[in-house]
This record gives sequence, structure tokens and C-alpha cells, in this order.
Amino acid sequence: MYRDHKVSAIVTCSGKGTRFGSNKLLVELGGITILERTVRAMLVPAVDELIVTISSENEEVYRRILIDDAALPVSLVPGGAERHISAMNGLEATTGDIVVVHDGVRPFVTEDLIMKVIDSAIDHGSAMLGMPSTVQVKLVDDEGFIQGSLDREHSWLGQTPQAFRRDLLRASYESAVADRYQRVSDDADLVHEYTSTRARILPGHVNNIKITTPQDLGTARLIIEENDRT
Ligand SMILES: Nc1ccn([C@@H]2O[C@H](COP(=O)(O)OP(=O)(O)OP(=O)(O)O)[C@@H](O)[C@H]2O)c(=O)n1
Ligand SMILES: C[C@](O)(CO)[C@H](O)COP(=O)(O)O
Repeated sequence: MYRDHKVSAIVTCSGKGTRFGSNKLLVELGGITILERTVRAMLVPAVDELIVTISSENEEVYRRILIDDAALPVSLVPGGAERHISAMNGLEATTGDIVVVHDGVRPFVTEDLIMKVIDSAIDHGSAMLGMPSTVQVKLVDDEGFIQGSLDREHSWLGQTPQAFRRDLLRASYESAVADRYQRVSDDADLVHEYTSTRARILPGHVNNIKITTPQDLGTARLIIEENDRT
């Protein structure tokens, strides 16, 4: 229990890695898979239960890495065809009143970042990490013409973990199912859309990268070297 709350965490690991070219969760970084690195990072004392979403083709290998070899205290739950379906399936397996959702491909999350979103979700109901944008983001139409620019002072680049009161997240997913998932981008938007609860955004960390393409591995290796030096 943390501040009288039971905290559940979901790590979404059921993606196909299309942009990466293979299942990036099985790539080794500094001697362990990205999957194991992220899951270990999420197992902080405040997290009472940890759910890892899997896919049928990876169930055996994930079970071997996380449970048979590393003996990590996690439950494996089937994910879905889209990230939000995986998060929703994970949510059904949670029993805490605060739920943290994290991308399996963000292995450099730290306890400090996890605690920030948990504290803020307890206080505000919905919270996520982000980095203030250092670039000007253009909105472009289908013909390749600029429609406008986002005001940089108010543009942040979203990260996970995101954390919520479970009742808000559950109600949002129920509404999203009824709405055939018309308006899903991430969990914080979903909660805002369906419960009008605005997420508090908190500064993440430049190293809390999402491994999306093979190029991200170079950055990841630099982060590991930097972490090893400090
Ligand atoms: N159906 C899905 C899709 C994604 N994810 C997970 O959500 C995280 C963020 O997704 P992303 O990086 O976009 O991964 P992929 O969906 O695998 O990538 P792509 O879109 O290139 O296929 C990853 O840990 C991924 O495994 C998931 O659990 N279920
Ligand atoms: C929640 C998220 O990490 C937002 O940064 C999301 O998973 C991003 O997925 P995308 O498909 O790379 O936009």
C-alpha cells in the first residue's frame, strides 16, 4: 500500500514492432532484454501488483524470460490488436485503486518518474509524463500543406507511465467500447474524453525514450553507457 492506496501497474508488451522490424521487446540492451529491463524498472516498492500484457506468439518466451528465469512477481495477460486493447485487457486483471500504464518499450523509466505519476493520480485522478517540446510542431493536411503550428510554449511530447484512479480508467474504457474506440490516442486522452478529467502533466526525462525504430537503439546504448558511468 502507498498512501493508503493499492497500486497496480500494467506494462503493455503485445505490440508487433512493425516500425522496428521485429519484436523489439526481445532485443538485448546491456545484457538483458528490453522486456526484462522495463519490467524490472517498474517493480518499485509502491507497485503492489504488476500485469504484463503478452501476445499468443510470445507467451512462451515472455514466460521463460520473466518468470522461469528471472522469477519476477508478475502476471501475464493476453493483449490485443491495438495498444489500447492491450491496456484494457491488462486493466481487467488489476485489483488496485490506482493503475499505472507503461509502454514495455520505455526501459529507462525510473522510480522517481513512477512515483511522480502515482502521487499525482492520487491527488488529481489522472496524470502523465511529458517533455516540453523543443521543436515547433506543424499540423499538415493530407495534401502536404501546413495547416498551422502548435504553440511551442504549450506543446509537450507525451511519455509513459501514465496513472489513473482505476474507476476513471475503467469507466473510460467502458465508454470507449460502447463508442467502438472512435477517439483513442492514449489513456490520458481517453480519460479526458469520457470522464472530463484532465490529466496533470509532469516533466518526464529525456532518457525515458520509447524504442520505436532501430535508430532508437543507438540512443538506448548511449543511455546505458551514461548510466553505467554514474
Ligand atoms: N497491440 C499492441 C500494440 C502495442 N503494444 C505495446 O505498447 C507499447 C508502445 O507501442 P509501440 O511502440 O507503438 O509498439 P508497436 O505497436 O509494437 O510498434 P508498431 O506500431 O511499430 O507496430 C509497446 O511496448 C508495445 O508492445 C501492445 O501492448 N499491444
Ligand atoms: C502512450 C504513448 O507512449 C505516447 O507517447 C504511445 O504508446 C505512443 O505510441 P505511438 O504509436 O508511437 O504514437
